[in-house]
Amino acid sequence: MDDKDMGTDLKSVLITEEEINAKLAELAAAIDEEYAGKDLLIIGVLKGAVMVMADLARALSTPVTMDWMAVSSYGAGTQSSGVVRILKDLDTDIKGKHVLIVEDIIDSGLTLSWLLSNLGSREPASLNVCTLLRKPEAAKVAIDVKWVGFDIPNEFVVGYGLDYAERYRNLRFVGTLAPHVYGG
Ligand SMILES: O=P(O)(O)OC[C@H]1O[C@H](OP(=O)(O)OP(=O)(O)O)[C@H](O)[C@@H]1O
Ligand SMILES: Nc1nc2[nH]cnc2c(=O)[nH]1
Ligand SMILES: [Mg+2]
Repeated sequence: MDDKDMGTDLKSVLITEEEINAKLAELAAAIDEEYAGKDLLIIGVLKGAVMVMADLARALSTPVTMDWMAVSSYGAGTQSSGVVRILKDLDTDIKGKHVLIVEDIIDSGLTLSWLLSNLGSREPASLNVCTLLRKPEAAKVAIDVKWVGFDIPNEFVVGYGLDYAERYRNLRFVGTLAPHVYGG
């Protein structure tokens, strides 16, 4: 799908496909520089980070291995449930490895702060975070995010991996939802 297929469910395009690609190239260059000569394991947080993982991994020159973790902190709507649980753990032991967590979005920061403490306790050689999007709420939580693509306003966004009730993940851009979709 592209922005010609916005239909009536989307209010606006916040970040275009071209802007996403340019930003990922920028982030990849910085990540390549940081991990030059090192083995890097990138960990995607399912399901939202699937698109960022796929495109960021291909933008990198550094050889990487990939693993996935699924955690849950949200219900089917737009509100945080406040509870994080592991739905799928890593397949690999990260002890002694250089690890980069890849996220689509940091909102309350709850998912990430929990992940950082969980993965940190497994004794990786290093642990960093790259997120495509960050909302203002995240600034209130003391989490160290090394690479951020875009700081965005406090609106519910969909597309490029991000869903509303599991829909819209396959949009090539990031957009905001029309209020009628979520009963607003
Ligand atoms: O900073 P927070 O307030 O914790 O929110 C961010 C998290 O919420 C979303 O995932 P979600 O749990 O909705 O699952 P999904 O990735 O499968 O869509 C998003 O992909 C982040 O992982
Ligand atoms: N789809 C989506 N998931 C989120 N999780 C936390 N914030 C958001 C958001 O704005 N959109
Ligand atoms: Mg997610």
